[in-house]
Amino acid sequence: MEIRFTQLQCRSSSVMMDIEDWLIKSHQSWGVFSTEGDLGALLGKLLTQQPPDKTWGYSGQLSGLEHSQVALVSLHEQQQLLEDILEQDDSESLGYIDPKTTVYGVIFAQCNDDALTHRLLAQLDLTRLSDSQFTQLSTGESRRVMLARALATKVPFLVLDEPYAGLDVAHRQALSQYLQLLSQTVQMLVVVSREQDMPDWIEHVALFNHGKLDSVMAKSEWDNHPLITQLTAQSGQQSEDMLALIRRHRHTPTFTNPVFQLNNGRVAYGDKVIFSGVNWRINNGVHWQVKGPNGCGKSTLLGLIFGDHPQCYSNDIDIFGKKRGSGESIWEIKKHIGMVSSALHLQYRVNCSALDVIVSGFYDSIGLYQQPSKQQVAIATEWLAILHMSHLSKLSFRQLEYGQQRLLLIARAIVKQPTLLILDEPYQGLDYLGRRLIKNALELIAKEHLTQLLYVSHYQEDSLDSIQHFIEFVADEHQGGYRAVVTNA
Ligand SMILES: Nc1ncnc2c1ncn2[C@@H]1O[C@H](COP(=O)(O)OP(=O)(O)OP(=O)(O)O)[C@@H](O)[C@H]1O
Repeated sequence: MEIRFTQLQCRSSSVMMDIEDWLIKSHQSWGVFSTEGDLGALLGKLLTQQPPDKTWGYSGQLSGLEHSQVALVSLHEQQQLLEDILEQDDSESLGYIDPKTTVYGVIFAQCNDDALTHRLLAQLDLTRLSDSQFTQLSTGESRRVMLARALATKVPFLVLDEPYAGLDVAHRQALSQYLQLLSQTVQMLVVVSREQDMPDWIEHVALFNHGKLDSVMAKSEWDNHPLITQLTAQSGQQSEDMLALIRRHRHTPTFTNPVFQLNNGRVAYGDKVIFSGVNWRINNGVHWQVKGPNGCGKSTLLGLIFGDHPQCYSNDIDIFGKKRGSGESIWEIKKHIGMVSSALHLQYRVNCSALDVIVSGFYDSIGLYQQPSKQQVAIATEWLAILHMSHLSKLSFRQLEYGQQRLLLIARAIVKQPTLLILDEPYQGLDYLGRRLIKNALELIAKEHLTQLLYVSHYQEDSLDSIQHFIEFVADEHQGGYRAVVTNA
């Protein structure tokens, strides 16, 4: 497919894209790097949705495009599919698993081809999850299903918006090799916000700066491009502002040791053991990173702390000086915890305004149901300004792009200055500048002990200097599932 964009301006309610002239020749695959703004979402809409609806539109010329021949993989699509399944799926109440909502079913629905479905399951390391419910998968597992699902459509053109997000190191490498092979038969636009995610095999790169197509270049030219160095300085000041705001309203309570303790922790679903024999003690003021491959149980472990995992009560847990199951309320625990995760992002399916999302952090609620104080609104307003989102204040959460929603959820988690801040792959969906801003701010927060961090990320470059304690899941050959190894740097 040969696509030409001429004098094209595209906008959704919260993002703009501006392209003077861009030619994607037939059989060419491109890497797209965007410094700021969810360009992947807009490109995805432009190339796959016809006609524009009230949520987005464009002017200018777009020639050569056949919408029906393009498929999109994005975090937004993933969220949408999960929401659709959760809304329609009544299998739990009926007491059986709907075959359409298993991993196999979700892929098969796109092609009605058993052989192709099995081939894709094998190629994307999903065979052992074939009968699992799509809604129960871990972040990295769901990501691979979304790719298989797009490939099952057998279209000749794919838009892959952040295809590596949520994947562990081994799956990132495997995917890169897989896409390289695939590029011989399928045209791709691979949108990334991390320099290192730009695939080696890509020959052409389009660089967007603040929503505008800045330049197109050969991959070799991109490797030495000065823009990244220039941008790095920009996010530093914003992070300092964020820190100043947190310092001004500091009021974090402290608890006696241990803040959290898990003895001989075990989580299993039927005879499938996720982890067992896990002993973990979190003392006051100590920041931790949780490590391990996709599906090893990182989010599950953090769910035991946050209190929303159903197996909290079958485990021996002390938290904030109380034993779980001793009559404490879940809200008493949540009061001291700020949480960002894909699961929370999925739960946040309400239509409140951007400002109210941040305010809801004071009440630990999904949506806002109480009259906030003037001070709470003032603090949330300052947060919006630091995130450069003041102009979106009244826009509904659901009208925002995935990355903008994620920034709000991060602010929501920090705004009440919790004792524990749980950040489970917080950067998912953030653009380059957004990620730098949050990472710098977290580094400063951790250094000054303004709150205590529990942190998950699959990228080495995301490591925070202030985190020197690690709990890492490794495969347990004897018991099955995973066991945990605790190390101090
Ligand atoms: N209700 C359930 N029934 C069966 N398996 C489940 C259920 N809920 C979760 N799982 C499985 O538990 C495992 C651990 O999931 P978890 O989300 O904790 O992994 P993770 O380490 O956070 O992975 P990732 O790095 O991909 O985010 C996954 O293999 C997931 O498929």
